[in-house]
Amino acid sequence: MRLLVTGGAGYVGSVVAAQLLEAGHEVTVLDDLSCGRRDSVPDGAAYVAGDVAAKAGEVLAAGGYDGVLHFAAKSLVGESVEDPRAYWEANVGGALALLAAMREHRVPRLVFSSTAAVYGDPQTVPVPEDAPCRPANPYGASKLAADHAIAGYARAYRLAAVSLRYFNVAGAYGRYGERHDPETHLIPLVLQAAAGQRDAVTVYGTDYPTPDGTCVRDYIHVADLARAHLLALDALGEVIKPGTWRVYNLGNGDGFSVWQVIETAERVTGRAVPVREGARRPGDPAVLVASSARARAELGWTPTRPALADMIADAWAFLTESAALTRLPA
Ligand SMILES: NC(=O)c1ccc[n+]([C@@H]2O[C@H](COP(=O)([O-])OP(=O)(O)OC[C@H]3O[C@@H](n4cnc5c(N)ncnc54)[C@H](O)[C@@H]3O)[C@@H](O)[C@H]2O)c1
Ligand SMILES: O=c1ccn([C@@H]2O[C@H](COP(=O)(O)OP(=O)(O)O[C@H]3O[C@H](CO)[C@H](O)[C@H](O)[C@H]3O)[C@@H](O)[C@H]2O)c(=O)[nH]1
Repeated sequence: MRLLVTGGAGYVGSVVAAQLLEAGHEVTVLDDLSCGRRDSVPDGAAYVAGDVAAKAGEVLAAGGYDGVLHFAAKSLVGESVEDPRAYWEANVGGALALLAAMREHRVPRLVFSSTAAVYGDPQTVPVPEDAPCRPANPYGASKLAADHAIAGYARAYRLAAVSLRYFNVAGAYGRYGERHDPETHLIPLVLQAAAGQRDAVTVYGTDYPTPDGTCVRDYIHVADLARAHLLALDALGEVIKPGTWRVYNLGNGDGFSVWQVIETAERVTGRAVPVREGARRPGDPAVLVASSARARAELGWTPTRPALADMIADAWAFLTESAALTRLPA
Protein backbone atom coordinates (compact mmCIF):
# COMPACT_ATOMS: atom_id res chain seq x y z
CA MET A 1 0.00 0.00 0.00
CA ARG A 2 0.99 3.62 -0.45
CA LEU A 3 0.87 5.16 3.02
CA LEU A 4 1.27 8.51 4.75
CA VAL A 5 2.78 8.29 8.25
CA THR A 6 2.41 11.55 10.17
CA GLY A 7 4.82 11.84 13.10
CA GLY A 8 7.11 9.20 11.61
CA ALA A 9 10.21 10.90 13.03
CA GLY A 10 8.96 10.24 16.57
CA TYR A 11 9.22 7.23 18.86
CA VAL A 12 6.24 5.07 17.89
CA GLY A 13 5.86 6.45 14.35
CA SER A 14 9.46 5.61 13.40
CA VAL A 15 9.08 1.99 14.56
CA VAL A 16 5.80 1.60 12.67
CA ALA A 17 7.31 3.21 9.55
CA ALA A 18 10.24 0.78 9.74
CA GLN A 19 7.90 -2.23 10.05
CA LEU A 20 5.71 -0.96 7.19
CA LEU A 21 8.78 -0.72 4.93
CA GLU A 22 9.89 -4.22 5.97
CA ALA A 23 6.42 -5.47 5.00
CA GLY A 24 6.83 -3.96 1.52
CA HIS A 25 4.66 -0.86 1.84
CA GLU A 26 5.56 2.51 0.32
CA VAL A 27 5.89 5.11 3.08
CA THR A 28 5.90 8.92 3.15
CA VAL A 29 6.65 10.50 6.52
CA LEU A 30 5.23 13.96 7.30
CA ASP A 31 6.78 15.44 10.45
CA ASP A 32 7.59 18.96 11.63
CA LEU A 33 10.40 17.69 13.90
CA SER A 34 8.85 19.56 16.84
CA CYS A 35 9.75 16.56 19.00
CA GLY A 36 11.06 14.02 16.50
CA ARG A 37 14.41 13.67 14.78
CA ARG A 38 15.22 13.58 11.09
CA ASP A 39 17.59 10.61 11.54
CA SER A 40 14.74 8.56 13.08
CA VAL A 41 12.92 8.54 9.73
CA PRO A 42 13.74 5.10 8.33
CA ASP A 43 15.83 4.86 5.19
CA GLY A 44 13.52 4.00 2.35
CA ALA A 45 10.75 6.34 3.49
CA ALA A 46 10.14 9.60 1.66
CA TYR A 47 10.26 12.55 4.05
CA VAL A 48 8.24 15.76 3.93
CA ALA A 49 8.98 18.45 6.53
CA GLY A 50 6.05 20.38 7.91
CA ASP A 51 3.00 20.68 10.08
CA VAL A 52 0.18 18.20 9.47
CA ALA A 53 -2.50 20.89 9.36
CA ALA A 54 -0.56 22.87 6.76
CA LYS A 55 0.91 20.10 4.65
CA ALA A 56 -1.27 16.95 4.72
CA GLY A 57 -3.46 18.19 1.86
CA GLU A 58 -0.45 18.97 -0.31
CA VAL A 59 1.04 15.52 0.28
CA LEU A 60 -2.20 13.61 -0.31
CA ALA A 61 -2.95 15.68 -3.44
CA ALA A 62 -0.22 13.67 -5.19
CA GLY A 63 -2.84 10.91 -5.24
CA GLY A 64 -2.81 7.16 -4.95
CA TYR A 65 -2.65 6.98 -1.15
CA ASP A 66 -4.26 3.86 0.32
CA GLY A 67 -4.11 4.97 3.93
CA VAL A 68 -2.82 7.25 6.66
CA LEU A 69 -1.30 6.38 10.03
CA HIS A 70 -1.64 9.48 12.21
CA PHE A 71 0.91 9.71 15.06
CA ALA A 72 1.74 13.43 14.95
CA ALA A 73 0.54 15.00 18.18
CA LYS A 74 1.57 16.74 21.33
CA SER A 75 1.53 14.21 24.17
CA LEU A 76 2.83 15.56 27.46
CA VAL A 77 0.10 15.42 30.08
CA GLY A 78 1.55 18.15 32.34
CA GLU A 79 2.21 20.51 29.45
CA SER A 80 -1.37 20.04 28.27
CA VAL A 81 -2.64 21.31 31.61
CA GLU A 82 -0.34 24.36 31.41
CA ASP A 83 -1.03 25.15 27.74
CA PRO A 84 -4.28 23.51 26.56
CA ARG A 85 -4.50 25.79 23.50
CA ALA A 86 -1.50 24.10 21.91
CA TYR A 87 -3.05 20.66 22.53
CA TRP A 88 -6.45 21.49 21.07
CA GLU A 89 -4.84 23.12 18.05
CA ALA A 90 -2.30 20.40 17.33
CA ASN A 91 -4.30 17.32 18.27
CA VAL A 92 -7.81 18.31 17.22
CA GLY A 93 -6.91 20.92 14.59
CA GLY A 94 -4.35 18.54 13.09
CA ALA A 95 -6.80 15.63 12.99
CA LEU A 96 -9.56 17.77 11.43
CA ALA A 97 -7.25 19.11 8.71
CA LEU A 98 -6.04 15.59 7.99
CA LEU A 99 -9.59 14.21 7.81
CA ALA A 100 -10.62 16.98 5.41
CA ALA A 101 -7.61 16.26 3.18
CA MET A 102 -8.31 12.51 3.27
CA ARG A 103 -11.90 13.14 2.27
CA GLU A 104 -10.92 15.50 -0.54
CA HIS A 105 -8.33 13.11 -1.96
CA ARG A 106 -10.34 9.94 -1.33
CA VAL A 107 -7.97 8.14 1.02
CA PRO A 108 -9.94 5.15 2.35
CA ARG A 109 -8.08 4.00 5.52
CA LEU A 110 -6.98 5.65 8.78
CA VAL A 111 -5.10 4.28 11.79
CA PHE A 112 -5.09 6.81 14.65
CA SER A 113 -2.92 6.90 17.79
CA SER A 114 -5.37 7.34 20.63
CA THR A 115 -4.46 6.81 24.26
CA ALA A 116 -5.43 5.24 27.56
CA ALA A 117 -5.60 8.83 28.82
CA VAL A 118 -9.11 9.09 27.30
CA TYR A 119 -10.39 6.84 30.12
CA GLY A 120 -9.11 9.05 32.96
CA ASP A 121 -9.17 7.27 36.31
CA PRO A 122 -10.92 4.01 35.39
CA GLN A 123 -13.59 2.44 37.59
CA THR A 124 -12.64 -1.11 36.60
CA VAL A 125 -9.36 -2.70 35.55
CA PRO A 126 -8.44 -4.22 33.16
CA VAL A 127 -10.02 -1.45 31.07
CA PRO A 128 -12.19 -2.56 28.13
CA GLU A 129 -12.97 -0.36 25.13
CA ASP A 130 -16.53 0.30 26.34
CA ALA A 131 -15.36 1.78 29.65
CA PRO A 132 -16.59 5.35 30.21
CA CYS A 133 -14.29 8.00 28.75
CA ARG A 134 -13.60 10.68 31.36
CA PRO A 135 -10.24 12.23 30.44
CA ALA A 136 -8.52 13.94 33.36
CA ASN A 137 -6.44 16.41 31.32
CA PRO A 138 -6.52 18.37 28.01
CA TYR A 139 -4.21 15.82 26.35
CA GLY A 140 -6.71 12.98 26.90
CA ALA A 141 -9.64 15.26 26.08
CA SER A 142 -8.07 16.37 22.79
CA LYS A 143 -7.41 12.76 21.78
CA LEU A 144 -10.98 11.80 22.64
CA ALA A 145 -12.30 14.72 20.57
CA ALA A 146 -10.21 13.50 17.63
CA ASP A 147 -11.63 9.99 18.15
CA HIS A 148 -15.16 11.41 17.92
CA ALA A 149 -14.34 13.39 14.78
CA ILE A 150 -12.91 10.27 13.16
CA ALA A 151 -15.99 8.25 14.11
CA GLY A 152 -18.27 10.80 12.46
CA TYR A 153 -16.16 11.10 9.32
CA ALA A 154 -15.98 7.31 9.00
CA ARG A 155 -19.73 6.92 9.20
CA ALA A 156 -20.63 9.81 6.92
CA TYR A 157 -17.86 9.62 4.34
CA ARG A 158 -17.27 5.84 4.13
CA LEU A 159 -13.85 5.88 5.73
CA ALA A 160 -12.56 2.68 7.40
CA ALA A 161 -10.84 3.81 10.61
CA VAL A 162 -9.40 2.51 13.85
CA SER A 163 -8.27 4.27 17.00
CA LEU A 164 -5.59 2.31 18.83
CA ARG A 165 -5.53 3.25 22.51
CA TYR A 166 -2.01 2.61 23.71
CA PHE A 167 -1.26 2.06 27.37
CA ASN A 168 2.43 2.63 28.36
CA VAL A 169 4.76 2.14 25.44
CA ALA A 170 8.31 0.93 26.19
CA GLY A 171 11.37 -0.69 24.65
CA ALA A 172 13.08 -0.14 21.33
CA TYR A 173 13.23 -1.71 17.90
CA GLY A 174 16.76 -1.91 16.53
CA ARG A 175 18.00 1.62 15.94
CA TYR A 176 14.58 3.12 16.71
CA GLY A 177 13.79 4.05 20.29
CA GLU A 178 12.67 6.75 22.69
CA ARG A 179 14.69 10.00 22.42
CA HIS A 180 12.44 12.66 23.88
CA ASP A 181 13.82 15.97 25.10
CA PRO A 182 12.70 16.66 27.72
CA GLU A 183 12.04 13.05 28.67
CA THR A 184 9.05 12.47 30.96
CA HIS A 185 8.45 8.71 30.66
CA LEU A 186 9.42 6.47 33.55
CA ILE A 187 11.52 3.75 31.88
CA PRO A 188 13.92 6.01 29.94
CA LEU A 189 14.30 8.22 33.02
CA VAL A 190 15.12 5.20 35.20
CA LEU A 191 17.66 3.99 32.65
CA GLN A 192 19.24 7.43 32.34
CA ALA A 193 19.64 7.40 36.15
CA ALA A 194 21.18 3.91 35.96
CA ALA A 195 23.58 5.18 33.29
CA GLY A 196 24.62 8.17 35.37
CA GLN A 197 23.11 10.59 32.86
CA ARG A 198 20.88 12.08 35.57
CA ASP A 199 21.48 12.07 39.29
CA ALA A 200 18.26 10.29 40.29
CA VAL A 201 14.73 9.40 39.29
CA THR A 202 11.85 10.78 41.37
CA VAL A 203 9.07 8.38 42.35
CA TYR A 204 5.85 10.36 42.00
CA GLY A 205 3.82 9.30 45.02
CA THR A 206 4.23 6.40 47.43
CA ASP A 207 0.78 6.60 49.05
CA TYR A 208 -1.43 5.26 46.27
CA PRO A 209 -3.96 2.49 47.10
CA THR A 210 -1.75 -0.13 45.42
CA PRO A 211 0.23 -3.03 46.95
CA ASP A 212 3.48 -1.02 47.34
CA GLY A 213 1.97 2.49 47.30
CA THR A 214 3.25 3.47 43.81
CA CYS A 215 1.29 3.73 40.54
CA VAL A 216 0.68 0.63 38.48
CA ARG A 217 0.90 0.69 34.67
CA ASP A 218 0.57 -1.75 31.79
CA TYR A 219 3.74 -1.61 29.67
CA ILE A 220 3.65 -2.69 26.03
CA HIS A 221 6.68 -3.29 23.83
CA VAL A 222 6.90 -0.77 20.98
CA ALA A 223 7.56 -3.56 18.45
CA ASP A 224 4.38 -5.39 19.54
CA LEU A 225 2.46 -2.12 19.44
CA ALA A 226 3.77 -1.43 15.93
CA ARG A 227 2.65 -4.86 14.73
CA ALA A 228 -0.89 -4.07 15.86
CA HIS A 229 -0.84 -1.12 13.42
CA LEU A 230 0.05 -3.40 10.52
CA LEU A 231 -2.69 -5.86 11.52
CA ALA A 232 -5.20 -3.02 11.83
CA LEU A 233 -4.23 -1.73 8.41
CA ASP A 234 -4.81 -5.17 6.90
CA ALA A 235 -8.22 -5.35 8.56
CA LEU A 236 -9.31 -1.94 7.27
CA GLY A 237 -11.62 -2.22 4.30
CA GLU A 238 -11.94 -5.99 4.79
CA VAL A 239 -12.92 -6.96 8.35
CA ILE A 240 -13.48 -3.32 9.27
CA LYS A 241 -15.70 -2.12 6.45
CA PRO A 242 -15.80 1.36 4.92
CA GLY A 243 -18.13 3.49 7.05
CA THR A 244 -16.86 1.88 10.26
CA TRP A 245 -14.71 3.14 13.14
CA ARG A 246 -13.36 0.62 15.66
CA VAL A 247 -11.40 1.13 18.90
CA TYR A 248 -8.73 -1.25 20.24
CA ASN A 249 -6.96 -1.03 23.61
CA LEU A 250 -3.35 -2.16 23.44
CA GLY A 251 -1.47 -3.39 26.50
CA ASN A 252 -0.36 -6.71 27.95
CA GLY A 253 -3.00 -6.97 30.67
CA ASP A 254 -0.36 -7.01 33.46
CA GLY A 255 0.35 -4.12 35.80
CA PHE A 256 3.75 -3.15 37.20
CA SER A 257 4.35 -0.59 39.92
CA VAL A 258 6.96 2.16 39.75
CA TRP A 259 9.03 0.28 42.33
CA GLN A 260 8.81 -2.91 40.25
CA VAL A 261 10.03 -1.01 37.17
CA ILE A 262 13.00 0.34 39.16
CA GLU A 263 13.87 -3.09 40.62
CA THR A 264 13.63 -4.73 37.20
CA ALA A 265 15.85 -2.04 35.68
CA GLU A 266 18.48 -2.61 38.39
CA ARG A 267 18.43 -6.35 37.67
CA VAL A 268 18.59 -5.94 33.89
CA THR A 269 21.34 -3.30 33.87
CA GLY A 270 23.33 -4.57 36.85
CA ARG A 271 23.46 -0.96 38.06
CA ALA A 272 21.93 0.84 41.01
CA VAL A 273 19.17 3.34 40.22
CA PRO A 274 19.38 6.39 42.51
CA VAL A 275 15.84 7.21 43.67
CA ARG A 276 14.13 10.17 45.31
CA GLU A 277 10.64 9.90 46.75
CA GLY A 278 8.40 12.77 45.64
CA ALA A 279 4.83 13.98 45.67
CA ARG A 280 2.10 12.60 43.43
CA ARG A 281 2.05 13.97 39.87
CA PRO A 282 -1.33 15.67 39.25
CA GLY A 283 -3.64 13.68 36.99
CA ASP A 284 -1.99 10.27 37.47
CA PRO A 285 -4.49 7.42 37.92
CA ALA A 286 -3.39 4.85 40.54
CA VAL A 287 -3.81 1.84 38.25
CA LEU A 288 -4.08 1.60 34.46
CA VAL A 289 -4.18 -1.86 32.95
CA ALA A 290 -5.62 -2.72 29.53
CA SER A 291 -7.95 -5.39 28.41
CA SER A 292 -6.72 -6.13 24.88
CA ALA A 293 -9.10 -9.04 24.37
CA ARG A 294 -10.72 -7.28 21.40
CA ALA A 295 -7.42 -6.73 19.56
CA ARG A 296 -6.49 -10.36 20.14
CA ALA A 297 -9.85 -11.67 18.94
CA GLU A 298 -10.49 -9.35 15.99
CA LEU A 299 -7.00 -8.47 14.76
CA GLY A 300 -5.27 -11.73 15.70
CA TRP A 301 -2.76 -9.67 17.70
CA THR A 302 -0.48 -11.49 20.16
CA PRO A 303 2.34 -9.68 21.94
CA THR A 304 5.68 -11.42 21.43
CA ARG A 305 7.71 -9.50 24.05
CA PRO A 306 5.31 -9.06 26.98
CA ALA A 307 7.96 -9.41 29.73
CA LEU A 308 8.85 -6.12 31.43
CA ALA A 309 12.49 -7.24 31.68
CA ASP A 310 12.68 -7.66 27.88
CA MET A 311 11.25 -4.19 27.26
CA ILE A 312 13.73 -2.67 29.71
CA ALA A 313 16.62 -4.69 28.20
CA ASP A 314 15.77 -3.43 24.71
CA ALA A 315 15.48 0.17 25.94
CA TRP A 316 18.83 -0.22 27.75
CA ALA A 317 20.51 -1.60 24.62
CA PHE A 318 19.14 1.36 22.67
CA LEU A 319 20.40 3.83 25.26
CA THR A 320 23.85 2.33 25.55
CA GLU A 321 24.29 1.86 21.80
CA SER A 322 23.14 5.37 20.95
CA ALA A 323 25.35 8.44 20.90
CA ALA A 324 25.26 8.50 24.70
CA LEU A 325 27.49 5.40 24.73
CA THR A 326 30.70 7.37 24.74
CA ARG A 327 29.63 9.36 27.80
CA LEU A 328 28.35 6.40 29.84
CA PRO A 329 30.25 6.22 33.12
CA ALA A 330 31.50 2.78 34.25
N1 LIG B 1 4.50 6.96 23.87
C1 LIG B 1 3.43 6.60 24.56
O1 LIG B 1 3.53 5.98 25.64
C2 LIG B 1 2.04 6.90 24.00
C3 LIG B 1 0.94 6.40 24.71
C4 LIG B 1 -0.34 6.65 24.21
C5 LIG B 1 -0.51 7.35 23.03
N2 LIG B 1 0.57 7.85 22.37
C6 LIG B 1 0.34 8.60 21.12
O2 LIG B 1 1.13 8.01 20.10
C7 LIG B 1 1.60 9.00 19.19
C8 LIG B 1 3.10 8.92 19.08
O3 LIG B 1 3.68 9.07 20.37
P1 LIG B 1 5.25 9.13 20.54
O4 LIG B 1 5.56 8.73 21.93
O5 LIG B 1 5.89 8.44 19.41
O6 LIG B 1 5.46 10.70 20.42
P2 LIG B 1 6.69 11.51 19.78
O7 LIG B 1 6.62 12.86 20.37
O8 LIG B 1 7.96 10.72 19.92
O9 LIG B 1 6.33 11.57 18.23
C9 LIG B 1 5.41 12.48 17.70
C10 LIG B 1 5.98 12.98 16.37
O10 LIG B 1 5.04 13.85 15.76
C11 LIG B 1 5.70 15.02 15.31
N3 LIG B 1 4.70 16.10 15.36
C12 LIG B 1 4.09 16.61 16.46
N4 LIG B 1 3.20 17.54 16.09
C13 LIG B 1 3.25 17.63 14.74
C14 LIG B 1 2.54 18.40 13.76
N5 LIG B 1 1.60 19.26 14.12
N6 LIG B 1 2.86 18.21 12.46
C15 LIG B 1 3.81 17.32 12.08
N7 LIG B 1 4.49 16.56 12.96
C16 LIG B 1 4.22 16.72 14.27
C17 LIG B 1 6.86 15.22 16.27
O11 LIG B 1 7.93 15.98 15.70
C18 LIG B 1 7.27 13.78 16.53
O12 LIG B 1 8.23 13.32 15.60
C19 LIG B 1 1.09 10.34 19.74
O13 LIG B 1 -0.08 10.67 19.02
C20 LIG B 1 0.78 10.04 21.20
O14 LIG B 1 -0.25 10.87 21.66
C21 LIG B 1 1.86 7.63 22.82
O1 LIG C 1 9.92 10.54 36.73
C1 LIG C 1 8.90 9.83 36.82
C2 LIG C 1 8.06 9.59 35.70
C3 LIG C 1 6.95 8.81 35.88
N1 LIG C 1 6.67 8.27 37.10
C4 LIG C 1 5.48 7.43 37.27
O2 LIG C 1 5.59 6.35 36.41
C5 LIG C 1 4.32 5.98 35.87
C6 LIG C 1 4.40 6.02 34.36
O3 LIG C 1 4.58 7.37 33.95
P1 LIG C 1 4.91 7.79 32.45
O4 LIG C 1 5.09 9.26 32.44
O5 LIG C 1 6.02 6.92 31.93
O6 LIG C 1 3.62 7.37 31.66
P2 LIG C 1 2.09 7.82 31.92
O7 LIG C 1 1.43 6.64 32.59
O8 LIG C 1 1.97 9.11 32.59
O9 LIG C 1 1.60 8.12 30.46
C7 LIG C 1 1.35 7.16 29.50
O10 LIG C 1 0.03 6.72 29.64
C8 LIG C 1 -0.93 7.73 29.51
C9 LIG C 1 -2.26 7.11 29.77
O11 LIG C 1 -2.73 7.62 30.98
C10 LIG C 1 -0.86 8.34 28.13
O12 LIG C 1 -1.22 7.40 27.16
C11 LIG C 1 0.54 8.85 27.84
O13 LIG C 1 0.64 9.25 26.49
C12 LIG C 1 1.55 7.78 28.11
O14 LIG C 1 2.84 8.31 28.00
C13 LIG C 1 3.33 7.01 36.43
O15 LIG C 1 2.68 6.43 37.51
C14 LIG C 1 4.19 8.16 36.91
O16 LIG C 1 3.68 8.81 38.03
C15 LIG C 1 7.48 8.49 38.19
O17 LIG C 1 7.22 8.01 39.28
N2 LIG C 1 8.59 9.27 38.01
